[in-house]
Amino acid sequence: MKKLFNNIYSWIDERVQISDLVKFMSKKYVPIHSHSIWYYFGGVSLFFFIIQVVTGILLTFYYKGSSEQAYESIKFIMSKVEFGWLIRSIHAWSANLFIFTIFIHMFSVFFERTYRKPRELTWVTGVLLFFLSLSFGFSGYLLPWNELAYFATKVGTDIVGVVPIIGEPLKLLLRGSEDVTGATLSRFFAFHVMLLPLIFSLILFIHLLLVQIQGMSEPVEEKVKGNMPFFPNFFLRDLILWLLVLNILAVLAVFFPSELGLKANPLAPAPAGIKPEWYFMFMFQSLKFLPSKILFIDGELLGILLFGSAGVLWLLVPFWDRKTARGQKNRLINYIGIFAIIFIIVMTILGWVL
Ligand code: HEM
Ligand code: HEM
Repeated sequence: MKKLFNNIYSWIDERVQISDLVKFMSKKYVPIHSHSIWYYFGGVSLFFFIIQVVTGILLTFYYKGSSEQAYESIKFIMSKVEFGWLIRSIHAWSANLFIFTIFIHMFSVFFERTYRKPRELTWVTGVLLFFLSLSFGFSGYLLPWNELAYFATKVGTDIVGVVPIIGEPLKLLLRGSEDVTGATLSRFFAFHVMLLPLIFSLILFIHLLLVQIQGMSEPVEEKVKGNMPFFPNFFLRDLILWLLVLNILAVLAVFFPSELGLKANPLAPAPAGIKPEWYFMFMFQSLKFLPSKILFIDGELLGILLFGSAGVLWLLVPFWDRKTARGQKNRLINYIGIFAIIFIIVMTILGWVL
């Protein structure tokens, strides 16, 4: 058996030199220090994305992206397709865990100031991946074509329409018609399974390539105790963690399976208590708190402009944090990070309890 394996390995190696890749990976080192734990979260995000691709493709075998058939096709997946309910439940739970781990990965690299030279582009591609992940969540949410999804999409796309000049055309582009209709579902389906995976994979490739070329960053304020080879030591630790999160995912998916609810009925009045996914809640709740007019400007519009500007500033952190770039301590970064986390948590909780 071992001989056969060695022969296959040599056959492939003579043609594509995989031993060079193994040599390259074994020359890579991961710094050891008291914050090393944060190096694992990018890998966990990657793992959840792989699960999304695999379960997503399996769902497309039976899912039908039209308003007449979408709800029924999911009912079929859940009741007739062998393990269909499980695949759907894993896809929905893994989507939540994926976004949750990206939040952790993003804030940890922010507090560690990993975005400083030469990793500015790693940060920028990361923030783009974050926005794309939210778009994955938003577009996926409509696909079951149930009551909750329908009205949440209506409210979400209405918010886009508030922005002057570009708002209305953008809303029309997303919806494919004046209202949320079957045309919106077809579009969201195309975004979710074609456009977003394509753009996301391209940017993820650049993100991971940059991490490979530049290696892992060392902390600013702490001495590194030593190094661990990436392959196999760090890689095997990554695998153990993946196994652990796979177990968490399995328990959640089996014991709290996804529900389907009632089929969307565009003519029915919006049911009470329409709520977006938890990762949009902090923005949704903040907009609800704003008065309808602040001085001469519409309150909701002001909120959207503030969130939009915060998003642009977040994307450009490496370019305005000049102090860190010069190698000085910048406490403002800690304050901004802590404020953002508290704001997100408090607004999310208020969104659920109010
Ligand atoms: C799906 C999304 C993402 C995936 C799959 C991903 C994957 C990874 C992986 C595997 C690493 C190397 C290990 C680690 O440091 O954790 C990494 C590093 C990094 N990521 Fe991400 N990432 C994602 C999103 C983000 C986001 C949202 C940001 C920031 C806004 C970001 C910024 C960075 C930075 C700056 C590094 C370098 C860390 C260092 O050298 O210490 N990534 N990413
Ligand atoms: C290539 C990748 C992907 C494919 C082919 C895919 C495919 C699908 C399909 C066919 C559905 C409809 C079935 C259903 O609603 O249960 C769906 C739903 C969904 N997808 Fe994806 N997906 C992919 C990636 C992602 C990613 C990265 C996310 C991350 C946020 C995501 C989040 C969702 C959500 C939240 C739903 C609704 C789940 C529910 O029914 O409650 N998907 N996806």
